[in-house]
Amino acid sequence: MATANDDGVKVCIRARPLIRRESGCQAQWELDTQQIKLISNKEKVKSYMFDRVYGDDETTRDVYEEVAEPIVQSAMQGFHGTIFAYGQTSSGKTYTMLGNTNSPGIIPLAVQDIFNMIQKTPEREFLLRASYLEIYNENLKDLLSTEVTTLKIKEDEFKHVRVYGLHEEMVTSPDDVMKLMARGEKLRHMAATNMNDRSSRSHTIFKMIIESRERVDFNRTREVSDDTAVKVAQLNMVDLAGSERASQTGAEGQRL
Ligand SMILES: Nc1ncnc2c1ncn2[C@@H]1O[C@H](COP(=O)(O)OP(=O)(O)OP(=O)(O)O)[C@@H](O)[C@H]1O
Repeated sequence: MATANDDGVKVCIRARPLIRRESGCQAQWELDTQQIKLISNKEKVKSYMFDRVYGDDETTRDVYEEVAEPIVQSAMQGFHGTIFAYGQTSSGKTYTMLGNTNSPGIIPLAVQDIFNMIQKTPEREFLLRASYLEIYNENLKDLLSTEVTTLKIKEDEFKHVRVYGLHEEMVTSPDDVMKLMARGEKLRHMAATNMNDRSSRSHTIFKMIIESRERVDFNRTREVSDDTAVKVAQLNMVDLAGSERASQTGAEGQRL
C-alpha cells in the first residue's frame, strides 16, 4: 500500500495469511516491522526495506490507524490525500480497501472516522460529496450513474488531472456513503461478463470531497482568522487492478 502524507509517499507492505489454494506452500520470506527478507535455499539472499511491514497477524484496523488515519485527518484540515492498494491478483487489495462484514476495510473505516471527526468539530460546518469511478478497458465509467457514457479525462489549465462529467453526490451520514458504494458495486458487477475477471482488471477510485468553513455564529467574539476561509480537500481511495494485469486494462501511455 502506498499513501501520500506530509512527508511525501509512504510505502507499506501487508502480508496476508496463505489462502486455501496455497495450503501446503511454505512462506518464502521473513517479515520484520520494516523489512522483508526473501529466502532461497534456506539462505537469506535479499532484503527490502519499507516504511512499515504488516504481518498476517495484524488487522486492517492496525493498518488504518497507523497509515490511513493521518491522511484522513489531514484531508479534514484541507490537504489532499491518496491511499491506494497495489499488488498482484489475490494479494489482498480489496480485502484491505473495502473489507467484508467481519473485517471492515480502510474505506468504511475512513468514512466512519470522517463523520466522527465532524461531530467533534462543532465550530466548523462541513459539506461532503462522493464520487466512484472505474477504469476498465481504456474506459472511465461513472459507478454512480446509470448513463453509459464514457467520461473524458484531461489536464486543466492548472495541470490538475480532471475527469469531466463525473457525478458527485452529497452525503450526510456513513450509511449514505456505504449505500452509494453498494450502488456503485452493483453497477460494476452488472456491467461485467466475468465478475472476478473484471474486478481484478479494473481500477476503482472512490473519492470523498471534504469542504468546510467556520460557522459564522459559532464564536462571534473571536477575531476573524484564516480558519474562516473555505477548506476543500479530496481524499482518494484506490483499489488498483492486479499489478500483473495492468496491461490488460487497456490503459497505455498517459492514461496508464
Ligand atoms: N489480511 C487478510 N486476512 C485474511 N484473508 C485475506 C487477507 N487479505 C486477503 N485475504 C483473502 O485473500 C483472498 C484474495 O484477496 P482479495 O480479493 O482482496 O485480493 P485482490 O488483491 O483484491 O485481488 P484482485 O486483484 O484479483 O481483485 C480473499 O479470499 C480474501 O478474503
